[in-house]
Amino acid sequence: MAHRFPALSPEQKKELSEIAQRIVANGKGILAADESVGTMGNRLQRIKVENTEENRRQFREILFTVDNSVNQSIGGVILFHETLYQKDSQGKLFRTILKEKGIVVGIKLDQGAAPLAGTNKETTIQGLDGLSERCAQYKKDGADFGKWRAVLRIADHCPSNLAIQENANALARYASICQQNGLVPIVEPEVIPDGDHDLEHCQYVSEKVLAAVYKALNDHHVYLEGTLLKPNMVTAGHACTKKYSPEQVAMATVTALRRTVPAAVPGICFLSGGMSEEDATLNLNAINLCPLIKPWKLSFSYGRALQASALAAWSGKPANKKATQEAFMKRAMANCQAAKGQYVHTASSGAASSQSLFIASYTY
Ligand SMILES: O=P(O)(O)OC[C@H]1O[C@](O)(COP(=O)(O)O)[C@@H](O)[C@@H]1O
Repeated sequence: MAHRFPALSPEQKKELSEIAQRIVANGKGILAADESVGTMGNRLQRIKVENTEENRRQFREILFTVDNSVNQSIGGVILFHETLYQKDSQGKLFRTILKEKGIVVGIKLDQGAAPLAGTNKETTIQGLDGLSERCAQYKKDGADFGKWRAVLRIADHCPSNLAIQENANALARYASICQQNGLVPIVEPEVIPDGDHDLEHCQYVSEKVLAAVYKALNDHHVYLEGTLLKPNMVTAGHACTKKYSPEQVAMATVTALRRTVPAAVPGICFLSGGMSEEDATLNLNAINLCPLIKPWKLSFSYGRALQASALAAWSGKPANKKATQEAFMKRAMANCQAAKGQYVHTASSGAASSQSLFIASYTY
């Protein structure tokens, strides 16, 4: 039966699919600089810098004013509400600086987790009320894509069917509202790496979660060509004693994605989930070299794995601007190569980039 109530016009579809494709063109990925105030506080605490609006602004100014050639590896930047309206020290809006580099501006739209009563500490994500109005305003203010992170955990009786269905439905409702307002939705169902489960169990759970998400997106008439997926890579739990190679992670990840993510989705941009910077790059590279047919662009949308070395280099001191930008650029370029399966690990990759960035129960 023909679809009698089209959700989007051909023009709207064209705009959405063009935005999505631009973000992941030629090995480009996303800088996730959308840490909420609390999350940014954790990052700044590690380098002993106070979590003030001015310090958050200063660090982000350094990232966004990096050399224009960053646009070869970064196609989009996700901002937090505060950052969308912040300016550099010359008074220029960050969003203008990014757009002038040809980078697509995105905005975090979820508003934090709320407990699902009667479950083993599972959550759903808030932010659907008033979302359409917020999206319309953000579109006017220069954003072209949105992000919504749902959190699923692996434990006793987790993720429950309730958590899977509830989060899938919220992601689909969010995606539909984004598209109605001209924003490409980044759909992020993160299975967090807490636990001692093995790779196979993470694959099983990731498949269940992704299958539910794509069923919900279909139910909500979401136009898949105008979306991007931001999933976890399939990895063993952080406390698992068995270690797996990047090739094993890649095979499990691509297998799970092939079983659940339609080919119409233009790009899959992984989150880094507490992996070290170097592991996040090596795993992405192995994913792109995995000998299975992969109908989507496979790229990155990293927060910690793009910023950890840069934050350490900065340490809150303006004099460290150059070193900070170099550290950020190095990771951006490495991940761009990995998104094309062309990354070569060298001894100069640095000790800092091999440090785990894991934070327990990353569910703020
Ligand atoms: O907890 P918050 O503030 O929503 O932030 C979650 C962070 O997780 C991400 O979704 C993924 O980040 P990582 O790559 O560090 O796992 C980021 O976009 C975001 O900054």
